Amino acid sequence: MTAALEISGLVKTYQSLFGKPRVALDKLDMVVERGEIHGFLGPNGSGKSTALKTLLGLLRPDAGHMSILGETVPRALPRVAPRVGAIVEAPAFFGNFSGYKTLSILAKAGGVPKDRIGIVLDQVGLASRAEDEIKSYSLGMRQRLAVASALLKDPELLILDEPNNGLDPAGIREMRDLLREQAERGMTIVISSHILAEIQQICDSVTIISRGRRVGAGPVAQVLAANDQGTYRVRVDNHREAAHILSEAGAQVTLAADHIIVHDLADPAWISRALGVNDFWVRELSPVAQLEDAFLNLTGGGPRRGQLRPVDNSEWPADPLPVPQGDVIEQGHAS
Ligand SMILES: Nc1ncnc2c1ncn2[C@@H]1O[C@H](COP(=O)(O)OP(=O)(O)OP(=O)(O)O)[C@@H](O)[C@H]1O
Repeated sequence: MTAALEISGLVKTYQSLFGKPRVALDKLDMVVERGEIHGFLGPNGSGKSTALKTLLGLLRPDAGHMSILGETVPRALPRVAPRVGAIVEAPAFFGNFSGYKTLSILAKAGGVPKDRIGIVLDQVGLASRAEDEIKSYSLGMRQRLAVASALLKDPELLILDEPNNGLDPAGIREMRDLLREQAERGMTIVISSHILAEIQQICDSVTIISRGRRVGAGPVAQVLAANDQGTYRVRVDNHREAAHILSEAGAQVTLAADHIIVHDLADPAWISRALGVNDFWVRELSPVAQLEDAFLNLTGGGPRRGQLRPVDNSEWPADPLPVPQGDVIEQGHAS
């Protein structure tokens, strides 16, 4: 069977009247197999929206080949569009219309049977607010309404640009469940997102781009393994002082709320030894394979040696640990 989505050698340059032309896509390649949830990742300005808009016929490419569900686009877009649901830019809704009315108008325009409206409202958890005016909706509810509009056609391929924007943690979990349910029914889903931990949880595979080019792709586990950064989570009593000791000894250390992350280490036994000689007992020492590390590694925005940075949503320590002076322990030496 053909891939759900295939892009090869895609080039898009934005022309400018005054400045220099801007190359947004520089021979981009991307493949999404059917039935996958696929994460489309890249730093700000790397070309994700441009790629999705070009794929959906909203921008004209300069070169390259694209196909959706086995059909070459943009030529076959009129035929393939009814099988694709997409939100590429936050849709503007009329605040005075209800969610139900909005979806009815969209359903009518798209020739979608009316009974789909109730189904998608249920799926996105908006059934109880369907008759309320959209201006009373939170940002997260508007986001869910947008997803509902993309689901109206019961598409084979769903493309969502930043679907978790504006959602609180409960909303993110609901969105995750919703997308998983759709994928289990056989829908292929492409999500562009900056929330890497979320992508790591939900996606089967990823494409990572930087400056308009693919820099990494494949099943999530494979991308993680290929970019293993020798990162370990350490739990000890008095982790702040322990972090000092490891930092003084030359390790790259990040202090989180209740644990320490040590980066770029060849042999984790070094941690136990360094802490053991200072009478610290390690309660947990586990490898951390983070998509964030792979992402930063591949897109060139990784942490610099000796630099401390916060992880997860933890805050900067009140009095940041000193950056180790001199050379940080090299991978091969820290053993
Ligand atoms: N209409 C435009 N005219 C000129 N340059 C543009 C235009 N739209 C985007 N660009 C430029 O093209 C490049 C890619 O932008 P794009 O919006 O596709 O990136 P992105 O990965 O979607 O970014 P973000 O994550 O911030 O949404 C950027 O350098 C951007 O400044």
